[in-house]
Amino acid sequence: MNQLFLSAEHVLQGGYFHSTLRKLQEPNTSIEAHNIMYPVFLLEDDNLIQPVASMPNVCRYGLHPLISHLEELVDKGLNSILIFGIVTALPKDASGSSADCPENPVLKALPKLRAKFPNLLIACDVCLCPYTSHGHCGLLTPNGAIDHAASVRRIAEVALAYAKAGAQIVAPSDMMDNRIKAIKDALVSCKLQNTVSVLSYSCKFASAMYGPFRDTMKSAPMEGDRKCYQLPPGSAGLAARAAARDVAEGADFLMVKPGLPYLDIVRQTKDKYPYHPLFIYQVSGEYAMICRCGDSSEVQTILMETLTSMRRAGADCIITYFAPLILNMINKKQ
Ligand SMILES: NCc1[nH]cc(CCC(=O)O)c1CC(=O)O
Ligand SMILES: [Zn+2]
Ligand SMILES: [Zn+2]
Repeated sequence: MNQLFLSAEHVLQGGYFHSTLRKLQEPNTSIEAHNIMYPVFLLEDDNLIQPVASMPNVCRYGLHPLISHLEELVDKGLNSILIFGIVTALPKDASGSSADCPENPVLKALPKLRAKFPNLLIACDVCLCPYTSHGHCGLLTPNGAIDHAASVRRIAEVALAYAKAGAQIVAPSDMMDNRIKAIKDALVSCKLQNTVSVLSYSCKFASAMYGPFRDTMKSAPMEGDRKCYQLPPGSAGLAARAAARDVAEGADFLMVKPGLPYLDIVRQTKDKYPYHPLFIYQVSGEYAMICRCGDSSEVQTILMETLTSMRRAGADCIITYFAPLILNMINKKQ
């Protein structure tokens, strides 16, 4: 007998033949402006603009060209940025003193950016690696190990300086244990706890995908690597414990970084902490890879599918160098 049996209860296609039906089948995966945070590299020289060789269409900006760049994006709906300071003229030393000296580009820019863009949400990356002579994210003991207590004190000091200068989110990416509590305590001591939030890079892995970023920031460690503080890529367990610890210490938001290779960590973190908005960082290496995926229309389709997968895995906000392109795509769709 050659008869084909159609089984009504097994037909799925009846549920997604129309684009509106397909939207209903993809809950919580839409990409809107508030789901995107744009990382920007800020130079000391107010008038300089420099392309980043390893990242097509990404530049490092001094304050004035940054303002022009952001004006256009804010007009297109940009909601939030994450600032990384870069120094070349200011000295790098063992304690990263340029991270919060009065001439630090981030500290100088914050009041101006806040005044210029009153509705833009401004986050600052907090770390010592762009400012230390050894290039590590914390401070070192004389024998080259991480000095835990001194590192946490210093990170909290720098976070507080950015908060006082106008950062609305401080985002420590250093991965020193207990920094979230130290930062929260510092904010409380200056009555800033209700106007500044803490975005913890809680699940940040020791990834090979930070390469283009380290070139850009000139922040690669002079000696050794970051495997004693960034998480081992295979460890879902440490990621769970780090998230739990940061929640207990008062983190407002959690993060998984890099993005695409760690979507299982996004899902486990969201399932465990559904009430903490979860960020995902599509890092520089992911950006460079997607840029090479084909012509501009292929890149856009692949990018959207990738962003959708991040939302589906449980990410609420995606930190991405593609923000300008995404805003164009969102605006065209409407
Ligand atoms: N504090 C270091 C830091 N802050 C942001 C990134 C990576 C961002 C990217 O690759 O886009 C890194 C990684 C690192 O060098 O260890
Ligand atoms: Zn660092
Ligand atoms: Zn950092």
